[in-house]
Amino acid sequence: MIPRLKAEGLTRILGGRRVVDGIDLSVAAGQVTCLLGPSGCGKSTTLRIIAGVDRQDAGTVTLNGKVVADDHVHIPPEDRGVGLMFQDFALFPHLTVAQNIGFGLRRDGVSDARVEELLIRVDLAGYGRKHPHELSGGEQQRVALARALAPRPGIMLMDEPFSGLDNRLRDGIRDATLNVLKEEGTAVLLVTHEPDEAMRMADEIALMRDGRIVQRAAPYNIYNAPVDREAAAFFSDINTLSAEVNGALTHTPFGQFLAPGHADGTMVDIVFRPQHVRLDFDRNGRGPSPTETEGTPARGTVERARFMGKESLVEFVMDDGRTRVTATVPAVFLPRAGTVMWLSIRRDRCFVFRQPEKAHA
Ligand SMILES: Nc1ncnc2c1ncn2[C@@H]1O[C@H](COP(=O)(O)OP(=O)(O)OP(=O)(O)O)[C@@H](O)[C@H]1O
Repeated sequence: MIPRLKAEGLTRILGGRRVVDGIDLSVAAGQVTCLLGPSGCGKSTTLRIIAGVDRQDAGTVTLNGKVVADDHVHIPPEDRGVGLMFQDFALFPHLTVAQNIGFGLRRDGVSDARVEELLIRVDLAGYGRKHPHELSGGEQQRVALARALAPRPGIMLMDEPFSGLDNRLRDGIRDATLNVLKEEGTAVLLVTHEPDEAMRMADEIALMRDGRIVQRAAPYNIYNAPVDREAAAFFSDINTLSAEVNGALTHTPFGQFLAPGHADGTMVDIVFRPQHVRLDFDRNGRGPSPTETEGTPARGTVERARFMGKESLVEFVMDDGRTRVTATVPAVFLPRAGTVMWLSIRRDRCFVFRQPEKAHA
C-alpha cells in the first residue's frame, strides 16, 4: 500500500545546528504515528516542514503520492490536503462555534450535518451558537479539533493537540479523537512529549532525539525492546546495574548475566524497570531460592518508601553498599525504612546495553 505521508531525509539547519537531521517517516491510511521525544528534539520542526509552514534544507515530502516539498517544489500549506491541529490553535473570534467548524466547507445541508456530527463527537453538542470567548480553553481546543476534522482530510498533522485539556477530560477526548480519525481512515502524525499519550494513541511510535529518529516501533515493542538505555528511561523509571563483561558474562549482586557480543572489559548497563522487581521478606538471613526466570535474589535494605496512590515506590540499598534499586509494589505494602528484604528481577525483562564511550572515562 502506498503511504499517505512519506518523508525522506528531512533536514533543517537552524542557528548552525541540525535540529532535524535526516528524518525518514511513512504513515499509511488509518494509521497513527506518534513523533515522541523530549522538548527541543525537533518534533515540531519536522511536523511544520511536512505541513509546509517551514521549509527543509534537504529532503522530500510526499503526500497522497505527490511530491509537495523537495529542492525544487514547495506547495503551500493550504494546497497540501492536510488537516492541521497545532498547540497554538486560533479560532475566529467573530464567528460562532458552528461557523468556525464549518469554515471552508460548502454551506449546504451536508456540511451542516457534518458540523452537528462533529460537535457531538467532541462532546460540544448544543454549543454551535456560542462564540469562542464563551468557551473554556479546553472547549476551544475541541472546537479547533472539530474544525480540522471537518473537511475529512486524508492526512492529519497534530502538535500536542491535547496539552491544553485538564486531566479528567484528556483521556476521553483522546479516545474520541482516535475513534473519529480511525473511522475516517485518516493518516495521522501526532507530536507529543508524553510517553503515555504516545502509548495510548499510536500504532507506531517514532522516538526522536537530537533531530534523529532513534527507534520506530509499535508501542509494545518500543517499551519491551528499547534500543538503548535512554529509550528505556523515556517510558518509565529504570534501574541500572553497571558491570564489566568477562567471558560474555557479567557479575552483579543479582548473579551472572549473559552479555553475548560484548568483548571482555566492556562496561555494560543492565537495565530493568521497577515493576519487574519482586520482593520477599528475609527469613533469618535467607531469601527465596534462585529460579530460571528470576535468577539469584539479592538482599537489600529499605532506604525510603513512598506511597504513590495505586502503588508504592520502595528504594533499596543493596548489601554491597553501592547498588541502589527501586521497586514498585501494590500500595497496600509500604515497608519501613531499615526493613531487610530480598529482591528478585525478571530476567526476561532486563536489557543489556553497552555503556556509551564517555561512561568508560
Ligand atoms: N528559528 C530558530 N532558530 C534557531 N533555533 C531554533 C529555531 N526554531 C527552533 N529552534 C531550535 O530547534 C530545536 C527543535 O525545536 P522544535 O520546536 O522542533 O522541538 P520540539 O521537539 O518540538 O520541542 P517542544 O516539544 O518543546 O515543542 C530546538 O532546540 C529549538 O530551540
